[in-house]
Amino acid sequence: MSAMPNVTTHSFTNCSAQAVALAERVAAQLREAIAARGTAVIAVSGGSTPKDFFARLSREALDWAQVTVTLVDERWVPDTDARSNAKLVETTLLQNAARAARFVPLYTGTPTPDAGLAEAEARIAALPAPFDVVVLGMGEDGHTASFFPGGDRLAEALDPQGTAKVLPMQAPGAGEPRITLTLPVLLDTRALYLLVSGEKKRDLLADVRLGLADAKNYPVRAVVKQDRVPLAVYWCP
Ligand SMILES: O=C1O[C@H](COP(=O)(O)O)[C@@H](O)[C@H](O)[C@H]1O
Repeated sequence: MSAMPNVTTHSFTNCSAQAVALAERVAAQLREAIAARGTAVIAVSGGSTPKDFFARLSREALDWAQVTVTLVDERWVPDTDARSNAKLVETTLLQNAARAARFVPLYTGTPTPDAGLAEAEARIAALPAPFDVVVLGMGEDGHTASFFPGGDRLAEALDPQGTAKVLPMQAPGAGEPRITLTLPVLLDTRALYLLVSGEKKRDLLADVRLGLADAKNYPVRAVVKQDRVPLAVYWCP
């Protein structure tokens, strides 16, 4: 991937090494946050990619009782559902030493994200800002968080001046209805990571960074082409 001033890329020859390196980096930042302010807040992605990273991070020695974990987005399903991002976090990250952390989910149990929006917004508004760490993922369609191509509220979610912290999202490629933190909230962080694997995602990111025409429709562009906070991409094959 080519160089852009706001983006650094860390490439690894295998995904275990990627998970270890990111877990060590994030743990150090959580420790620094606790030392400086007494608490730390981290927002993480779901999907399949972060599993190994979560497992490694859960074993890091730090004062997890002072850490709040939340999600960058959620599929609107109960946390017993295999597709639930909360379920992933609960079963992989909130284990071992990290069992002591506080978890703030986005799913509220209402039938729709619209019905749960006020509660989810209140939960995020109650967290300290800026976040200490945000770890994003990315789909092969160029979505990040639940910023999906063709999303019904995509423009609103990506509006740098938008005031909503959380928005519902529906899109053809999203499966179930979603809820997502908005771009201004995700960029209001001391450290921002994009955890990705595979050649297709690497090539997609390269297209975004080169500004190729097709890449204009990839929502991940909003976190790559911004100058609010440096982005560190962690990539493995
Ligand atoms: O649906 C989602 O997908 C993305 C990417 O997931 P992956 O399985 O390709 O790693 C994820 O970042 C997001 O949190 C999730 O809701």
